Amino acid sequence: MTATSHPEPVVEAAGLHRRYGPAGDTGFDAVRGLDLAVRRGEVFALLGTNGAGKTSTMELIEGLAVPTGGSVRVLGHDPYRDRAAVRPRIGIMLQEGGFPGDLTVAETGRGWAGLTSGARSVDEALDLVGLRGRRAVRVKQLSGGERRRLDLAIALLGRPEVLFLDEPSTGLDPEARAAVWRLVCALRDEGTTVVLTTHYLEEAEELADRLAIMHAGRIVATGTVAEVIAHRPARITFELPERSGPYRTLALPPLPAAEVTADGRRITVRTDALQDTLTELLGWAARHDVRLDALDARSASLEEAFLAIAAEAAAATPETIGSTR
Ligand SMILES: Nc1ncnc2c1ncn2[C@@H]1O[C@H](COP(=O)(O)OP(=O)(O)OP(=O)(O)O)[C@@H](O)[C@H]1O
Repeated sequence: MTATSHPEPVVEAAGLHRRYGPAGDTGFDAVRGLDLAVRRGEVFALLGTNGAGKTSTMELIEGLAVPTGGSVRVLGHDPYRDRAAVRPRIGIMLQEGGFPGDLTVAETGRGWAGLTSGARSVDEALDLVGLRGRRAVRVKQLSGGERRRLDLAIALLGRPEVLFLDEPSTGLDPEARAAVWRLVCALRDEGTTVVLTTHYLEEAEELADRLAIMHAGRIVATGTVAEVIAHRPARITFELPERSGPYRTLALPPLPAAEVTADGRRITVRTDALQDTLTELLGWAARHDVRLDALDARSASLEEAFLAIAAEAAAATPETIGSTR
């Protein structure tokens, strides 16, 4: 099943607001008029700087908190007021599961399975996250990465139609992260809608059908990865030969619509017209018999787009502080 075969939104937010503390100057608006639509069967990633409001937004969508303004619908229901209708159909992996440390992995799973209608077997859920071999271990004895995987197993127990993952691979080693990515793809292929937050841009690049970048409680960019990075300058890097012998008077040609910076012999060219600039540069190199060492040409990455978008958003709202981790 693909996102395009079921295009109707399963998550819809309109003008969503969340305020912490009292109205007036002493309160804090963490979510400030957010519109969002997640389609059935897609993986949607919510990105943003620290404190951008991702978790605050996820909690509203998950029905764990009530908005101070605007509306949110999950599977056609208000997730806070109609939680009895929504909860059985969604799975939530919080940043901290907070399960009692003295219970074993299997006991924790059985406890949650008992509260979940139509639950998978505990062993099946543990298998999905590679934790079956740890079923007899107490939760407090699990590593941080294993705890994240237990959080995910619990979220998967009820075969959710919509799965919410708050930073699912934080603390996982590269192998476990790759396994979680494969699992998310497999769930999507079975028709599960996945909404996740992440600080790992390669995770969003790998998994997300569409994404939104938040800053200071608002969405500042949204679309597919290709749409978000479109119109961001591509980059060409290379090293020029020493300015000696035949290259004594070497100077780069004019490169229209490109910005050139030099760090010694290392040159970086940013351009909105990658093919034209590269053609110009390679023609010049061929005519002058110049070898461009370590030549690399690539479109903007999601990371570059994210950093640029976050910097633009921060410049537009200078009162907010956000790192671009
Ligand atoms: N209970 C609270 N009371 C007051 N302010 C809060 C509370 N919870 C969060 N905030 C503030 O709301 C803003 C958004 O926080 P939130 O946790 O939603 O951001 P985030 O994008 O998930 O951040 P991170 O990437 O660091 O997890 C932050 O400035 C945070 O300090």
